[in-house]
Amino acid sequence: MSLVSLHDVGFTYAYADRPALREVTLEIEPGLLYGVVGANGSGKSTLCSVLRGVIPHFHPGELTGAASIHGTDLLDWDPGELSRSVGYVFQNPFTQISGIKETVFEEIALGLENLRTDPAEIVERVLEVIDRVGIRHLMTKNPNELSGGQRQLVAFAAIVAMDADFVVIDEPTSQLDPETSEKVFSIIAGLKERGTSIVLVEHKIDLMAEYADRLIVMSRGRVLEEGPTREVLVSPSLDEAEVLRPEVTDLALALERRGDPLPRVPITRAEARELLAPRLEEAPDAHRTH
Ligand SMILES: Nc1ncnc2c1ncn2[C@@H]1O[C@H](COP(=O)(O)OP(=O)(O)OP(=O)(O)O)[C@@H](O)[C@H]1O
Repeated sequence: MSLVSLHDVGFTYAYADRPALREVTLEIEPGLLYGVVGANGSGKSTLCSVLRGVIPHFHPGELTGAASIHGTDLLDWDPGELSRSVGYVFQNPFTQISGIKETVFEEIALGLENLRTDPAEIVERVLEVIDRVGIRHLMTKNPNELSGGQRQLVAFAAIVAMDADFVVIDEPTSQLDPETSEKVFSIIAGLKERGTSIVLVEHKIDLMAEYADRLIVMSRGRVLEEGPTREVLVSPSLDEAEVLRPEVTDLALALERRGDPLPRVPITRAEARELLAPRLEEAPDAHRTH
């Protein structure tokens, strides 16, 4: 059974003059990492809110079509129950911190406390996640005194600590440097390996290319395409959605148009290096002898 099933779903926020989502039909299958890409305002966060079940429970508006999570209609879910089974990282670093806890440690423990996890287990899990995310130095700091990027890491750690089987993560790295972004992605990949299903909104297309199994392309509230990452990255729907491809993919497509294609179109740098290596070896170095 699909984890989430959406059929012809539309959503219009209260007082908005047009829908934020239109005619969205989508199946989210368990055990995969789905990347959501699209321009600003294309509906990615709204889709996340539907997938997580906070629409229509917490955001007023009109939901149309049929949406079910774990086989139960969205409208029949008790919001509390749903938040226990779906973890979520908000993109806004200033709202994703509860504001009620005095230390980073307590902030990360908050979700587990709400789940009434045994206190000894909370300590063990929070410490383990703090080390995995690399924020031990922040442990006793006040969350309200952190930088945007540090808050983002703390919110991410709180989700990882909850160990939900389905996680929706909305722009976890927007304020992080490349190295820390890479680390967050490798932790997300680790969650997937442990069986967590993940929907991830992210603008860093190179990281999406490397880690996502499937991509969902959004434009003006619609899902233009959903499919395996490799297929979607060469599809015209990305142009229509105004989403940039990885540079290596763009270059390979340009070579193809010139009639000089690589054996296949790379989507990561590592793959591009591998595909280009034979050409570089063959390249005449005669110019050096002159
Ligand atoms: N709480 C809200 N009330 C009214 N309209 C909203 C609300 N949140 C989003 N919208 C509108 O819904 C549309 C989709 O917004 P959404 O935040 O889902 O897009 P997004 O793709 O996540 O954008 P971004 O990349 O900028 O985060 C936009 O037109 C936005 O203005």
